[in-house]
Amino acid sequence: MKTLRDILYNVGIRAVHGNTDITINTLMIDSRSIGPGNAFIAVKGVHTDGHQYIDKAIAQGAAAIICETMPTVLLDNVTYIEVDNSAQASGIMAGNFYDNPSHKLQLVGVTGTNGKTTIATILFRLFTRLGYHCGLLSTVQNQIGDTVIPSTHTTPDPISLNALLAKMVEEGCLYAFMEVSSHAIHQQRVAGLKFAGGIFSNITHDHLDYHKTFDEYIRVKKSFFDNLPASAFALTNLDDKRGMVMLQNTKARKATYSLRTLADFKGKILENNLTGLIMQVDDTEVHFRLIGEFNAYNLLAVYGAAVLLGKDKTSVLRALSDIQGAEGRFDYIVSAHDQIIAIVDYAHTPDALKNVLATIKNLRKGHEQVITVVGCGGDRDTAKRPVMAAVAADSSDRVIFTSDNPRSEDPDAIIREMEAGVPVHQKKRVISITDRKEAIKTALTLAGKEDIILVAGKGHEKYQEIKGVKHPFDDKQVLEEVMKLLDK
Ligand SMILES: CC(=O)N[C@H]1[C@@H](OP(=O)(O)OP(=O)(O)OC[C@H]2O[C@@H](n3ccc(=O)[nH]c3=O)[C@H](O)[C@@H]2O)O[C@H](CO)[C@@H](O)[C@@H]1O[C@H](C)C(=O)N[C@@H](C)C(=O)N[C@H](CCC(=O)O)C(=O)O
Ligand SMILES: Nc1ncnc2c1ncn2[C@@H]1O[C@H](COP(=O)(O)OP(=O)(O)OP(=O)(O)O)[C@@H](O)[C@H]1O
Ligand SMILES: N[C@H](CCC[C@H](N)C(=O)O)C(=O)O
Ligand SMILES: [Mg+2]
Repeated sequence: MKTLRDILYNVGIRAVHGNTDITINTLMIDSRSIGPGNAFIAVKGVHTDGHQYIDKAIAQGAAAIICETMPTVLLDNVTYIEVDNSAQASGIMAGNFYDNPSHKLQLVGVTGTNGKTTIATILFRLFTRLGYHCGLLSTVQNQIGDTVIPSTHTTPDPISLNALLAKMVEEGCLYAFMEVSSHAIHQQRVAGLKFAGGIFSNITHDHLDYHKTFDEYIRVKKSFFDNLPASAFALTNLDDKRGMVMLQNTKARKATYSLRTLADFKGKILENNLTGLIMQVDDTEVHFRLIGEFNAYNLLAVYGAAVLLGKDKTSVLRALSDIQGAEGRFDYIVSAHDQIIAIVDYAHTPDALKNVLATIKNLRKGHEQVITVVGCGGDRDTAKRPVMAAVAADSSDRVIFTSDNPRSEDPDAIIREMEAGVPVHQKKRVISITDRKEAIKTALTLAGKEDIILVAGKGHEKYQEIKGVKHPFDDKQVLEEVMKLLDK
């Protein structure tokens, strides 16, 4: 419990009406969950404006209202705080409410279109292996030591986020690694957090439904680095066209990693196959379990961050060499009879799909067919649909377009948008099967000895969301079931 006064530090306040020496038991951004003694922060969202629910919040017992515009009628038994920016205030107030846990941890944020989960998860596993108690906030799951807490977002809302960080502090964590999505930066979910470091992986086409233009998407990502403190490090991928732009205005200590040019952390791929990567990192040759060039980048980012956090290079590389990738990222099984390699991967952007298929191409001995099963999510960036389809068709022998999470959209309509991206001369290699399980079954039926199947887009996800209903679905489990059924 805190008084309202205690949690207003650093908030850009415009006006106060009422007593700030009142006790606040919880902060809330959703009126539907308000109870007596809560403070309700009215945030303008994408679909609606939290200011519309102020009366409802008060009726449910809210003791304080934080808003950008004061309601016309102000009640005597409620305290109203008018702020410059409610979303930002929610982050700062959440930090204050939970005694600013990010100041008590070494918190590292990872941003970029692809690789966030992989980098954050490997950092968590590395630091755990080095003997530290750590926290993780990621798309797949949140973790405090061995305890797994399900995750609903890549980056949670600021109140849940600070509550999770506070729990990490309470449980003795020294380090926390988190993904920072572009939505989170734009919606100020990370406002008020103190980062010890920020990592940029890459930026390619995604989320243009939300950010509208690629320039705006870049600007949002860059603002994360602009806001890092001078005490933090800012580590960037020098091989990404926008790598240096990200660090242009940062106050943080700048550092770079690269596979292609001189950088603070320099790597070179010596071998890349299904058993893993052999790389030269700085002057050391290291074997890693992770597969593919894109993971060479992720490994370099992790290595660089660990060194910037003061860890010894040799111990870091030794520990890193035995670490597995995140669930559903180039996760493969081999069928018992025909040795079909079936890969489940979370590639849900054109660039990720291109990279995974390029990695698969490198793994081919020659004669194997590559069969790709892929769909695109509904209620998300529509522009990426024909592009992902073109990438899949171009780099596979056979392609099956299917549903990802159609959400509120018509799955067949999404598939039609994908089909439109395939050039005429490649149409013959494509079929469309709306039902994802049937699509996977067809891929396995088509596959001969040692062929490679890629099931892309859903990775670790355990559900398929169709018309607002989440149906249990697990790509890897379906592959295993169907392999047995078909006696492959
Ligand atoms: C598009 C988007 O990011 N939406 C997020 C946003 O919701 P919103 O803007 O739609 O909110 P809204 O419905 O307009 O409501 C505005 C405000 O009024 C409040 N409200 C609303 C109704 C009501 O009755 N009472 C009430 O108080 C809401 O709690 C909210 O504070 O703020 C909510 C609270 O933080 C988030 O849960 C929600 O995530 C939705 C569910 C979502 O799907 N987000 C995805 C796109 C997302 O964030 N993805 C990124 C990863 C992307 C990636 O990099 O791949 C992530 O970090 O997970
Ligand atoms: N460094 C990378 N560069 C390009 N592609 C990558 C990289 N790392 C992973 N990928 C590809 O992107 C997919 C998603 O990886 P990951 O889950 O680590 O990214 P993410 O940034 O967390 O994604 P999300 O935005 O959904 O949280 C992987 O399954 C793989 O296909
Ligand atoms: N974090 C991403 C995940 C996309 C995963 C894909 N399976 C889909 O549902 O579109 C998003 O919310 O856009
Ligand atoms: Mg992620």
